[in-house]
Amino acid sequence: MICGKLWSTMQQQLRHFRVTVIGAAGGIGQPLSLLMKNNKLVTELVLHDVANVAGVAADLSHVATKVHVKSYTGASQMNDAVKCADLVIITAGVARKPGMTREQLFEVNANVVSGAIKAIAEHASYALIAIVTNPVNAIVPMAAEFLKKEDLFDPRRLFGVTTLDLVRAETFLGDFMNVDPRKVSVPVIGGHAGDTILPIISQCKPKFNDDQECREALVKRIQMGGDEVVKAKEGKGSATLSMAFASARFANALLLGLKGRKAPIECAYVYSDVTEVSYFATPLSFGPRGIEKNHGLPPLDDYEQAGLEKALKGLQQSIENGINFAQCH
Ligand SMILES: NC(=O)c1ccc[n+]([C@@H]2O[C@H](COP(=O)([O-])OP(=O)(O)OC[C@H]3O[C@@H](n4cnc5c(N)ncnc54)[C@H](O)[C@@H]3O)[C@@H](O)[C@H]2O)c1
Ligand SMILES: O=C(O)C[C@H](O)C(=O)O
Repeated sequence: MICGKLWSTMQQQLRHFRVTVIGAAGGIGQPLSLLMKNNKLVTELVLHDVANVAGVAADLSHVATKVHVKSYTGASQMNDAVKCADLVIITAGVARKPGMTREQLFEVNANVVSGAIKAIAEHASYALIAIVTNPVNAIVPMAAEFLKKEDLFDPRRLFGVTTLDLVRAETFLGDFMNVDPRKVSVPVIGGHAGDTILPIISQCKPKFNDDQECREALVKRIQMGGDEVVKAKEGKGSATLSMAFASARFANALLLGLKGRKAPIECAYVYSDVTEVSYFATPLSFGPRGIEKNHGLPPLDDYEQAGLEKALKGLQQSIENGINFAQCH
């Protein structure tokens, strides 16, 4: 006789995952879909876009992995695209041009993401939802409000993807300290825009030993990493390849958790009671139901504490914008 616990562990080990990428024909969507096609935890990869995505699916379907690829196009096929998904990654929406802030994308992207959220609520209510679309700081609270309206909001399952801030912090600190970025670990908490991005360099491993001037320059570069790419692309969009790398890393951690395997701790922007604002990124552990543990604030020194005060003000405003949008629609 197999006991209940052993049986459920075996079931978990055998689980196959259906991952849907919304915005799959886009700058992030395409390379992210390629990385998911190469992920051993994925069995079915579903691509959705308002633009023609059948070509991307045909192309990916020739990649020699066991992942089965499907595609759906347009608003009328959104429901089919998300149906029974275990994980939906939303990359649909408009990207910044030089001189724009992420907040300026809110109106148009809120409409795009709310369409996806309504479909998920109806057809994939147990899915984990990872939102890449900007402005993450406002879009995630908005998405939560739409889910609350359907009585389907589960704070363990909704994520704003901030992994690119971690990836940048690891890269810039690694380069500076002459260490392989893959060996650098540094929490980046708060949100995903300017001052709300808080790299906690006091907790960096290996230890950062340089002076305050160097530390402040690194913090600024991490906070403004997005602008660096937007400027260099000269009007042709924002970070896509590094973001695909980052969101695939985050998705892999979520899938490992779903599978009941040990998943790496990642920071993400989630519903939170860690600070006085209701959404905040901190280090998280994942399990079969999404967030298993929120590790809360890492220790902060005085400089980081001052940064936190500033970040909270910016976040509060964005959270209100997101909630107000959902309440009026
Ligand atoms: N969280 C982060 O760290 C991060 C990093 C980089 C970019 N972003 C954001 O990700 C978003 C996408 O960036 P991108 O460079 O891939 O843009 P993109 O314009 O290259 O691609 C967006 C895709 O979304 C599709 N789309 C638009 N409306 C849709 C809808 N209603 N349903 C389905 N698909 C729809 C478009 O057809 C397009 O293919 C932007 O909002 C950008 O600011 C976030
Ligand atoms: O900067 C942007 O607009 C895209 C993204 O949020 C980034 O950080 O690269």
